[in-house]
Amino acid sequence: MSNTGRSTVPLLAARDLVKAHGRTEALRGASVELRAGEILAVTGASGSGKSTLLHCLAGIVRPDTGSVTYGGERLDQLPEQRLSELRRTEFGVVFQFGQLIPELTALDNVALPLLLAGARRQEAQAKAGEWLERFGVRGQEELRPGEMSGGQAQRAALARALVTGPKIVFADEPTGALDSLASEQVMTALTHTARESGTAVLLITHDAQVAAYADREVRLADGAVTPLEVAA
Ligand SMILES: Nc1ncnc2c1ncn2[C@@H]1O[C@H](COP(=O)(O)OP(=O)(O)OP(=O)(O)O)[C@@H](O)[C@H]1O
Repeated sequence: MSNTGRSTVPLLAARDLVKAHGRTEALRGASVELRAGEILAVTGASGSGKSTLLHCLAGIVRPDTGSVTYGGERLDQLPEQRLSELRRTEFGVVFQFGQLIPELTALDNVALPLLLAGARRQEAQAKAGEWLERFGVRGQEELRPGEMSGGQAQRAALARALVTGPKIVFADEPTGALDSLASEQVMTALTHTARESGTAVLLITHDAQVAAYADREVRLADGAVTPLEVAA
């Protein structure tokens, strides 16, 4: 491990994760660590278990065996209520197709996590506007996701993932549906903002150009992390 001055105590650590979907063993003993503020790319072939790993790390799915530790808490053993509180307050997620709510404007989509956290409408909308601006989605606040380009919608989805000031953003192929220019804009916005706010990012991608934005890369093959893991 290199001595970069960054804390070496992992913020999130998975050990020996095993997870089957029916008869398919998606994870077969995967271990990975994410440090505070670090941008980690998880790469691997289609079907190697990347999304399943992300779901286990984000507390969306429980592993069959193995452990996931976040800030001293065993995520895999937490009651559902505490897990959903953590997901709401400390984690942000963004998927390949953004998953913005189609009926809401960009502004209301980004304001939503703040409203769920108890913010007043006016305050939530003002903050959402600032975050859309940070992600270069200017003048499109009142558009619905279907009226935006794929890149704009993804940047709005990133603003929504980051607006609550999470410790970790989980991004599953966030550029998977974009052309290379939009992809570059999304990755620049994500990595710039994450570095600025000290947010760690777990980034799943099959694209080497996207993985190059990360501080470090690990590769999944057949449900396990290969020894490629070295500090950048
Ligand atoms: N809900 C599910 N039900 C059944 N099998 C599943 C389910 N989710 C994943 N799998 C299987 O588990 C294995 C790992 O899937 P996973 O989506 O984690 O891989 P991945 O590396 O993210 O793939 P991709 O890059 O294609 O998205 C695959 O064989 C997949 O078909």
